[in-house]
Amino acid sequence: MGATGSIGSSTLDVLGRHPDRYRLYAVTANTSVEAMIGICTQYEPRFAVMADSDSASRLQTALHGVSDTTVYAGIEAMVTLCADPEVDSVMAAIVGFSGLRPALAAARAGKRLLLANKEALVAAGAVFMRAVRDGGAALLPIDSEHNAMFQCLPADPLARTNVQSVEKILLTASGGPFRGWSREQLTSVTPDQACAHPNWSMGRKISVDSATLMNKGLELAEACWLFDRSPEQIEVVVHPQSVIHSLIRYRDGSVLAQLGNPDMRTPIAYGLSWPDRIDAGVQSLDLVSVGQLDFEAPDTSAFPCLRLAQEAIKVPGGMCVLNAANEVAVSSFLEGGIRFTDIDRVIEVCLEAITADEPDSLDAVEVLNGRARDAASDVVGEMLARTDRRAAGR
Ligand SMILES: NC(=O)C1=CN([C@@H]2O[C@H](COP(=O)(O)OP(=O)(O)OC[C@H]3O[C@@H](n4cnc5c(N)ncnc54)[C@H](OP(=O)(O)O)[C@@H]3O)[C@@H](O)[C@H]2O)C=CC1
Ligand SMILES: CC(=O)[C@@H](O)[C@H](O)COP(=O)(O)O
Ligand SMILES: [Mn+2]
Repeated sequence: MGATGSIGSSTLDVLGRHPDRYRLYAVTANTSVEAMIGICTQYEPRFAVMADSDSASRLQTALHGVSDTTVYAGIEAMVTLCADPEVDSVMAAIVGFSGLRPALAAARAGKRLLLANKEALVAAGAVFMRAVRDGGAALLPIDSEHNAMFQCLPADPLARTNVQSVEKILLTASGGPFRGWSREQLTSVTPDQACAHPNWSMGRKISVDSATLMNKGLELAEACWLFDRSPEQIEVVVHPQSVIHSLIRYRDGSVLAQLGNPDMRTPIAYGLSWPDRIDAGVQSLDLVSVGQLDFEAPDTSAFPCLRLAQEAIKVPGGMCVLNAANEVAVSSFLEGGIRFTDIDRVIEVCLEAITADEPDSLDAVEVLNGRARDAASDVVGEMLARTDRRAAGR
């Protein structure tokens, strides 16, 4: 799912290195028809799905006589393919809440679920984890930090969630492109500056999340759900080199870390091959050329999004609201609408305005997501109208 994106491309790269081991059954995208023509021609999957029917018919026409791939349209087709009995593993790499239903379908169908799409787990929390349990799915974190935690925690599932032996999970953060900047400096940053991550090449939405530190807020919730921890058991540490991908501090004083060059093909290959390990095409880590590993505390005054997540995680439905408001705010920022420093303001207003019960079904999650998106769109609209009035001198 999300084959044309950054995680999608890295996944295809790893698969392409092991044609003897993996067969690509289906690929999906939103509207990137050109990229899908290339993928279908090169990998010949049985099925391809585009989010809308116009993109799907353009893809099917382009593939005529070139590839035997059958093309479908719409989220329902993605959901169906995620549960297809022919499928062993699903890479959930659609960005944002839109990826929730396909990921849940894979969980309910008991697949090996490779989870990159953190927003799905953060928004649906208990509903998502129940689907994994009831479906008997193997949930493997692809997000680099959670993949590192998974690698450093005990292999036995019961021991992994046992709080007796683990004192703290240390969640590393690069600090993003604006680490060390003041709030004042942040007011005028552009989308391209925000997307220029110092270490990782990623899609634009997650890149902005890294720049605001919201990515760490989402990852905090993600770690709580994946490893059955409370937020207090997880500490965020800024590590600008992104060489250590996270650490587990055990009660006996041992700290285990997973290190590697910042390349998502490592966690992707691990997720695909676990419990084996396969070649991922990643350059070996050369510690001498890295030279130095630094650490510092996160600056939640200049970057309030992490603090907002730490608060929202304690409120019923809070992370669903926070995630929805963040998606709306980031999308406006990327389109040249609100300012970078307005992103956390939109989220804060929505968190204050919306009270809810913890959603206990997919329907309830979707309703709460919709309410929060509507509220965030209103706040963004008011901000843009105020900016227009100021520009017009009124
Ligand atoms: N990139 C990274 O290194 C990391 C990413 N992640 C997570 O992985 C997920 C994907 O990130 P990334 O690959 O960077 O994102 P990209 O923006 O690069 O790719 C997103 C993919 O999702 C598809 N898509 C977007 N909207 C929809 C929709 N409404 N319906 C169906 N498909 C859709 C896009 O298709 P199209 O091309 O047609 O728009 C594209 O294939 C995110 O949740 C992110 O947080 C986690 C850790 C690291
Ligand atoms: C590659 C990956 O997992 C991203 O989520 C990455 O962690 C972003 O980096 P920061 O959020 O730490 O800047
Ligand atoms: Mn991450």
